[in-house]
Amino acid sequence: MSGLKIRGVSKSFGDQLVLDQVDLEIPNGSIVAALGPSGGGKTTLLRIIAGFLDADAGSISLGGTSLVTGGRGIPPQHRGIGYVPQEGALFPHLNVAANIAFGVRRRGFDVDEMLELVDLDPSLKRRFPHELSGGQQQRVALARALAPRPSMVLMDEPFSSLDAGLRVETGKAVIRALRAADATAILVTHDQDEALALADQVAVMRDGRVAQLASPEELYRAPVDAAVAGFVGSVVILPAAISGQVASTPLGDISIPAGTSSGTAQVLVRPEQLVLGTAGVRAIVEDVSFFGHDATVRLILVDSALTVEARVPGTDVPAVGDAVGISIRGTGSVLGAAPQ
Ligand SMILES: Nc1ncnc2c1ncn2[C@@H]1O[C@H](COP(=O)(O)OP(=O)(O)OP(=O)(O)O)[C@@H](O)[C@H]1O
Repeated sequence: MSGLKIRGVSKSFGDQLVLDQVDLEIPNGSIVAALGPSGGGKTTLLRIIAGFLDADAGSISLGGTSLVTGGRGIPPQHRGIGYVPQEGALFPHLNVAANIAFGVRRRGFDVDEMLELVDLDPSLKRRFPHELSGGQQQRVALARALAPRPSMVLMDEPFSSLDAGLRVETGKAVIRALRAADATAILVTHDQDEALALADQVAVMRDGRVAQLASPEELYRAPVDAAVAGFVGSVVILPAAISGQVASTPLGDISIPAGTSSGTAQVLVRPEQLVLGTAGVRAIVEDVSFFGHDATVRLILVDSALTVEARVPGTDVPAVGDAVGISIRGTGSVLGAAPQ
């Protein structure tokens, strides 16, 4: 383990509390995505870990070495941390090879090896940053961050300036390079798909705190509350009466994990769990958004007048005004219940 340990880190700017006693532990070699709304404190936390900013309180250690105690810490250059900012990270007057080798004093350092690590052709090494695509620039920035063999890499929305196709491709190449280097990493992102697809764990940051830290599957399946659920996809939230492992809802009985106390609660399922057919709870189709591969369907339940959203395959889309039956596949999760 002994990766990154953050304990009680707080930071205010003037009277604005931006980080409120943040605790976070990241095991060695693990990649964590920090996801959350704008202004949630993600960049501030990254800058404190890197040493560009002092905290007001708290401690941080990396690989057992203390970086910050009582808010203050050792200088950035002694932390063994690589930083990849949003864009414009490369020195424009240096070519790719010089950018990557900048600050590396190791003998036998091989630029070609670094380029291969980030999946770039070594023939690019004499080019200048303006002669590279955005995705290539970000990979060079990562190669430069990895070149001094840091114990940790911090990336602040490194793919946000790239278009959607390039973003996925670059993201995968970057993750492969981080894994090959066995680096522990934090990836700050606004993009839920990026967070779920690339990271081992996702930390949802909200109001200066980590609202939830969980694997992508766990976060999607069992978010701690409705707001966290909404960060990672569309939701169907149903009023429910809980008894044992069954939640009675306007969409019928839904299985839930064991250990939830009986009584009233809110149960969450995802739109793709609603199956439309002839059987099940009666509903009328109110609206359809067709996306080709799939479609979202807004329905009003006949008996309860509740509105819900279903996601159906693009080959099987009902029409507005159709009467359908809804059944649920899979299990639900109870909001606010401790994850199993
Ligand atoms: N140097 C600073 N001086 C004053 N306020 C700051 C400073 N840096 C950040 N803030 C404020 O702290 C809050 C958190 O900013 P931060 O950049 O950490 O959020 P974020 O979650 O990274 O947001 P985004 O997703 O938009 O990048 C914001 O309200 C911001 O205006």
